Order: sequence, then structure tokens, then C-alpha cells
Amino acid sequence: MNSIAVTDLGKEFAGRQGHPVTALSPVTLDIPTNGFVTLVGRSGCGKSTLLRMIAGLEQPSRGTVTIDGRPVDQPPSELRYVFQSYADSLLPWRTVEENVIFGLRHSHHLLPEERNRRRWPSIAREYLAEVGLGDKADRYPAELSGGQQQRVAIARALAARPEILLLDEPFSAVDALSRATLQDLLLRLWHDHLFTAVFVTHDIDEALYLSDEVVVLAPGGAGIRDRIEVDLPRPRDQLTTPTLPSFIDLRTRLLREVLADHGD
Ligand SMILES: Nc1ncnc2c1ncn2[C@@H]1O[C@H](COP(=O)(O)OP(=O)(O)OP(=O)(O)O)[C@@H](O)[C@H]1O
Repeated sequence: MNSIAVTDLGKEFAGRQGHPVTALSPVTLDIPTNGFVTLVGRSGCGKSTLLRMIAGLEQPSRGTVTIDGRPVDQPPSELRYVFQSYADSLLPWRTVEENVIFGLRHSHHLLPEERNRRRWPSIAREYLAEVGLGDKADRYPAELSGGQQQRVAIARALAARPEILLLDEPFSAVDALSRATLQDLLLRLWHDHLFTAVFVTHDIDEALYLSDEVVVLAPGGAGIRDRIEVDLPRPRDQLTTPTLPSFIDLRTRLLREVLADHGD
């Protein structure tokens, strides 16, 4: 079990001259166990702020986040966060394998057979093989491409056996082809490892391709504009899913929602 309940959750930051700035007007949202929910919306609408509050990395100004009924007031042990900037999240002085071992070391959810530290190098290599980097274990992060580094970050997060994975624009810094491959990798891992995923992106097609539900945040931190159920069949694939009439209808609807109000 790992359902997330966001209730009346809002955030204000102290602005210049002490005037509060609303980053997110109160939102209420339920994210079901093993669901895949994506937050979209214009820059500055509060996507990362919402994700960070769910992660216990940011204190709300009002409202609550609970996971299976337990209030989140610090980063929960069953949750892992994958950041946009893989360069900041990996340990550059450690090999790729050691980075994944870091995920094992800091987990409270290892299986009994995973608690034996002598097994960690081989377990780390299994996770690396799962993300297609079985032959890169001895490399350092700087020796890998951006997409490969993000794979390491995902392998490290998975090694902690999270029940919830939050991903904040994880693929925005990689090229389009790598991005498509990473989307498919993430869907496979989500299917195989059964975690609840909350994803942030600016990319409407990516949101639809991945998710069960897309939550559109209104500009200026005004809260939730719409919630769109994505009932496209799974497994999805890069060639046919985006050509489905229902995908095209959903994309048109989502674009209307995101482009509404004013243009940049
Ligand atoms: N630590 C902070 N101090 C002051 N204001 C902040 C802080 N963090 C975020 N904000 C403000 O809160 C608002 C929402 O920011 P947030 O990063 O959540 O938006 P976002 O939708 O994730 O944006 P983007 O798509 O550009 O990443 C913005 O106006 C931002 O400037």
C-alpha cells in the first residue's frame, strides 16, 4: 500500500519586502497505489513545489500530505525522488556501481537477502543491467552521457525498493531519442517493480504516453485546473500509441488547457 492523499495543500514563500508569494493555491488530490500521475502546467505554476511537499522536502503553508494515512512531515523512507539534474544527484567521485550501492545503503526496505553487504556489488550490477548499463559499473558518472547518468539515478532510486517514485522533469535534459527510450524504460520498471509514480513534465505527449492521469495546474500557482484520465491501452509503444485517435483527442484537450489564459 502506498496511496498518497493531498488535502487542501498550499504554499506561500516570503517575497520581497515581506509580501507573501503564492507558489501553490490549495489543492486536493488522491494518487492511488501503483498509479502513474503526471503534473503539467506552465512554468511557475507550482509543479515542483507540489512534488517537493509530497516528498517532505518542503513544508506546506497549509494542508496535509498523507501516505497510507500517515502524515508526511519529513522525507518518507518508502519514497525516492529523481531530479532533473542528474549531475547534481549522482556522487561524481564514486563509480556508477558505488552510486547504486549508495541507494542500497540508505534503504530501510531491503529484502532480507539484500541486507548482506557483501552481496551489494552484485545486486547493484543487477540493477544496472536492468537499466541497460550492465557494462558501465566501473565507470564514473562524468564518463557517461546525460541519458546514461539519468539511468544510474533511476537504478539508484530503485535499489532502495521505493513504494513511491517522484520524478521531476527527469528526461528534459536528454536528446529526443534517448528520451523516448527512457520513457519506455520507466514504464517497464513501473510495471515490474510496482511503485506509485508521480511525474512532472512540460511535455504534453510525454505526460499522456506515461500516465493513468494527468493533472493540469493553472498558471500563477492558482491550483488544479483539470484532471484528465488517460485510458489509453497498455502496454504503450512509441510507434502506435501516439497515433491512436484517443491519444490525439487527449493531446488537443490538454494543449487547450495548458495554453489557455495567455501566451508566453
Ligand atoms: N524557494 C523559493 N522561494 C521563493 N519562491 C519560490 C521558491 N521556490 C519556488 N518559488 C516560486 O514558486 C512558484 C512555483 O515554483 P515551482 O518551481 O513550483 O514551479 P514549476 O511549475 O515547477 O516551474 P517550472 O516548470 O519552471 O520548473 C514560482 O513563482 C517560483 O518562483
